[in-house]
Amino acid sequence: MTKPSLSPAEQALRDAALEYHRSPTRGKIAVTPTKPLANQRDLSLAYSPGVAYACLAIEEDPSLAADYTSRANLVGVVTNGTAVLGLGNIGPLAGKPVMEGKGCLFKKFAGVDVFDIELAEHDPDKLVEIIAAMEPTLGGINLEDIKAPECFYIEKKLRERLSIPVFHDDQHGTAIISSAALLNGLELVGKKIGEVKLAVSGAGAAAIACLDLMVSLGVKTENIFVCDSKGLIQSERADALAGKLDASKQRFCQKTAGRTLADAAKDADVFLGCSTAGVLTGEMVATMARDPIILALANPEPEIRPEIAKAARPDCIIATGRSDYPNQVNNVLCFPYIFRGALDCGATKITEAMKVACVHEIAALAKAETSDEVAAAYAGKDLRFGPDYLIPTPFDARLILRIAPAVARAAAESGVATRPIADLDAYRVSLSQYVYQTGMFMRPVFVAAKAAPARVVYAEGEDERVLRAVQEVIYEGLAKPILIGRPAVIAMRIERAGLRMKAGVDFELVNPEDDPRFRECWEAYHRLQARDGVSPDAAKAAVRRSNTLIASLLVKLGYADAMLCGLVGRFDAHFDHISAVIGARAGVSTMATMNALIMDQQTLFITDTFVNELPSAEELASIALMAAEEVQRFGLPPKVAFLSHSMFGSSNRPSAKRMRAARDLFVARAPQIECDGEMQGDAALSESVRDVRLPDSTLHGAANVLVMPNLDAANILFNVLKVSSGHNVTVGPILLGAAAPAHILTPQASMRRVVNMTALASADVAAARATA
Ligand SMILES: NC(=O)C1=CN([C@@H]2O[C@H](COP(=O)(O)OP(=O)(O)OC[C@H]3O[C@@H](n4cnc5c(N)ncnc54)[C@H](OP(=O)(O)O)[C@@H]3O)[C@@H](O)[C@H]2O)C=CC1
Ligand SMILES: CC(=O)C(=O)O
Ligand SMILES: [Mg+2]
Repeated sequence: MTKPSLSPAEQALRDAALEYHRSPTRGKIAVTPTKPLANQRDLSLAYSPGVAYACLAIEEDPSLAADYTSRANLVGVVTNGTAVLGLGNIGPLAGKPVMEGKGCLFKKFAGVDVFDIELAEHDPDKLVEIIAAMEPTLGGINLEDIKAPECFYIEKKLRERLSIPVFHDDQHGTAIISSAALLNGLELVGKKIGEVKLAVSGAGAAAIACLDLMVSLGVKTENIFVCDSKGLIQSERADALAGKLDASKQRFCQKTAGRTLADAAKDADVFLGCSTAGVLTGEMVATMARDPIILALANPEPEIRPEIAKAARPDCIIATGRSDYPNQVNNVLCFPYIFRGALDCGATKITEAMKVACVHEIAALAKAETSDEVAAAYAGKDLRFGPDYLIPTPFDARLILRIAPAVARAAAESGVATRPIADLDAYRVSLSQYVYQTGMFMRPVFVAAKAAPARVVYAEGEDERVLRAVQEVIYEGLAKPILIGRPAVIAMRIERAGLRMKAGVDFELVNPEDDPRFRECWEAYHRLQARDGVSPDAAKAAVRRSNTLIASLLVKLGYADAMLCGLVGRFDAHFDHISAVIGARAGVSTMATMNALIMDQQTLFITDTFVNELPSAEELASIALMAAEEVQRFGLPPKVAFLSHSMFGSSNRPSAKRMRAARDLFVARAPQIECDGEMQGDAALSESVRDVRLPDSTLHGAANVLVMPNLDAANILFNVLKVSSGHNVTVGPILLGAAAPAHILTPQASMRRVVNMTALASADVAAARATA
């Protein structure tokens, strides 16, 4: 391949890409053990002699390999490097970065483990033998970048021989996504699938599979005109006359006077390109029918750049395989999730029904409201169903939630699921672990909230994150939302975000500039603050100025059950209003905050992250008690550790004594809750570390509530862990001890955090009612 000269932007991309691949570790993927291997005992379980029991169990019942090995979650991404992207036959070694990349995407988007397997073999029969011999290793096979027509034969033979899913992604993944884009595009331009004319460039793996699927969805074969590297495939071409056309091309061979792509493009409604860079020209696009749909999918450089197509025909809708233009038609929208669904139900094949289920889920998702994660990942782009948003974006977290269950259901209906999923709703919930990570953790809270949705008022009702969250809160039935904000602004932002909810129907709207309860609110605030020097005029002004104050007063006056604020401004300012109006609940001397951090291996609750600078032993004990109660809301047994630089009396500094005293007070007040202290951080998380100093510790296993000696320590620990753990999935800050649920979020809070905190507030109301 001749090396094209690179523009400065392309050079910068090349440098960044090479650096990305080289450092800090070489390549993009590694193998990580999932079991501890820390001592002799572990060794004897993991390897000889213990491992023999797993072997014998599988020998007796091979299906147990799904339980005793990682096979059921392991896919082989297999190539021989003959059609790598649009780079062509660059060989298996040069193709390895693509295969490692697929591995990353499988893992990142769907939790599927991958071995990338690059084979130096061209002979189709030998390839079949080699790949088939790997069946014991793998739970599924994703064939990748193997050129046509050999790929059709290889896939067919493997499907016949193997009892695990075999899926040539360039064929079927591409076919699924481009069919979804086609269906949605036709809907937008108001054309019928049975009537449209297709001009196609490419008759390889991707193009042929796209056409086969499109035909099964209603496109008429006689309306399809396909070009390969030799021009239009037609009956008078030498290879056609000599009977040398491969069966895949023969299916689309036309009797026509046309000879070139330009001929095919004339009056075509749709262009499909799965070939190579730049073959479709602006002149050809100009001759297409009204509102042409152009799917130019060659990677990394499409058959035509969108700006050229748009210049020729402003009415066109164009999609490419690239992430730097709208409408990225890329098989990443499908392959992680179709395998997730197939693996989870033990599918022996991927059937047509499973593929069609994917097409419909993907097409439907583009028409659902956009989620916050998507909006954030594509900030500033209008992601509403339309010419520039034909299909969902790869970062749409809902892809897995929709596609995998649809695939599992279709597998069961096709009779290929060896472990059919009985409860698809529960399965859908379990899938959220791959996306939100908080999904499973928040589950009990969501269940409690849904059972008795409370009236939750949002101080920052105009914030787009709040609006998106509220749309989901309504959809999930987690609360009855009350938004504070100017009606015109809220209406405009709802429209802009492409949401469907309506004021007065789905949520209550409180206009801070004109609410009939204004007088009642400022009078109440004046009554509460009269002894703190607040005059009636000052009370009026304060209520006008602060939506957090209005939210607090609505809760206080019984117009709402709970409140959320804090997406803008300083924590302390919000806290002062909540303290003044809602205050601490009876028997609580000081309110406090706790943050939850959800990591791969454990969930930690850290307190007090925002309120008390240097709590006394008494205060620490009461904070710990409130924290432990709240942790139970998540269905977790609290295990409390009082942290210090000191280890069970090893230091007599005041801070060590304070934590020791706090632990004693806590034990006296809540003897039923596991706790210990004062101890260092490692001892809190590791029983073996703790055992060395105190074998009869009253704490077992890892602590999950870390009570820190002061605000700095708590806040610093939380933020350091948040970043260093590589996951910033957090819930909180959770305000403990208020007379009614009131939470102060931080300006960094995502829409998902707002949803979670809404559910928590609602669940807190339900819990308070149950104990009242
Ligand atoms: N966006 C996406 O998600 C995906 C994009 N693709 C892209 O599709 C393209 C094809 O991939 P794949 O099908 O796997 O590869 P194949 O090698 O199987 O097929 C390539 C096809 O392109 C044809 N071709 C080559 N040059 C021309 C030309 N100048 N004019 C017309 N046709 C031409 C070949 O013709 P001939 O038969 O005569 O050799 C062949 O039919 C690649 O660019 C790839 O990156 C693929 C998968 C997914
Ligand atoms: C995306 C892909 O698989 C390809 O271009 O080959
Ligand atoms: Mg590919």
